[in-house]
Amino acid sequence: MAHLEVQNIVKSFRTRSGVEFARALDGVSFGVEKGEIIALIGPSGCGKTTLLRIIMGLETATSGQVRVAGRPISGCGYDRGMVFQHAELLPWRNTLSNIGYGLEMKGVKEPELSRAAGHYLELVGLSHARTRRPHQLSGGMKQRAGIARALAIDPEVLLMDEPFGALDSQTRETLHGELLSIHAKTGKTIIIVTHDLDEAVMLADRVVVMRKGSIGQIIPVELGRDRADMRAVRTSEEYSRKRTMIWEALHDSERQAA
Ligand SMILES: Nc1ncnc2c1ncn2[C@@H]1O[C@H](COP(=O)(O)OP(=O)(O)OP(=O)(O)O)[C@@H](O)[C@H]1O
Repeated sequence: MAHLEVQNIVKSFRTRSGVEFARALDGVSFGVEKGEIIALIGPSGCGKTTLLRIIMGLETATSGQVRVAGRPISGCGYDRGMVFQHAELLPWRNTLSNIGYGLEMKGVKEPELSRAAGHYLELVGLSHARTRRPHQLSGGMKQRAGIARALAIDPEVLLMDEPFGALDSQTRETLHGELLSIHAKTGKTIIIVTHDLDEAVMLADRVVVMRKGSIGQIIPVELGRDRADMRAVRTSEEYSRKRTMIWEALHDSERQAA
């Protein structure tokens, strides 16, 4: 059994009287191995965020099941951490204390709290911004803090909903490199929702291309895990081959949706 199992997930949004007005997911199944990075890509409205929120436990599936390390989930849990498009840091807390927020919720006390938060602060390269408030951080720094906050609870699975979507392309590329290096250090299992083809190919071991409410194709990216030389990766044959395949799968999904 895979580390994360998504089993036949159906999600209908209903009115209070029970009438279905939107079927966001129509029987989605896939497994993610421990330490794997999966990119979820697909046309707008195909159900990516809904699926991620169900895996996180923020949304309940109409039917189907999600299992992490063999255990069925029920609601949110510390086995899963989430990074949002906007880091949603608490404005009155400094960077260290924002990163420590989940640990505090988990019941971790001082001095372990500051030690662990400090470790993740360093991991994402924010030691110099330890005492700054969110309004004193750039967009990229806020996302780094959001990633550190999610990692600090030491989840089995890291879920990322367009984490770099609001950043300029240069910052985005820098953070791709940083995420790859964090992954090399922590070996976390990651699912990342993205609209960006290059992001999907650069980061993922497999790209799940969704079509409306279901999975269209799952495309493996055989670039190995050492992608530190991003220029070499981008100019490789495998990169351009897989980019084209995903582009075609996306266009199929869009045609089907239309
Ligand atoms: N709370 C909700 N109530 C009703 N319908 C919803 C709700 N959330 C999502 N939907 C519907 O479910 C479908 C999937 O939405 P979702 O946000 O998961 O798509 P997405 O693929 O993440 O889209 P995008 O790429 O634009 O962010 C859409 O038709 C959307 O309108």
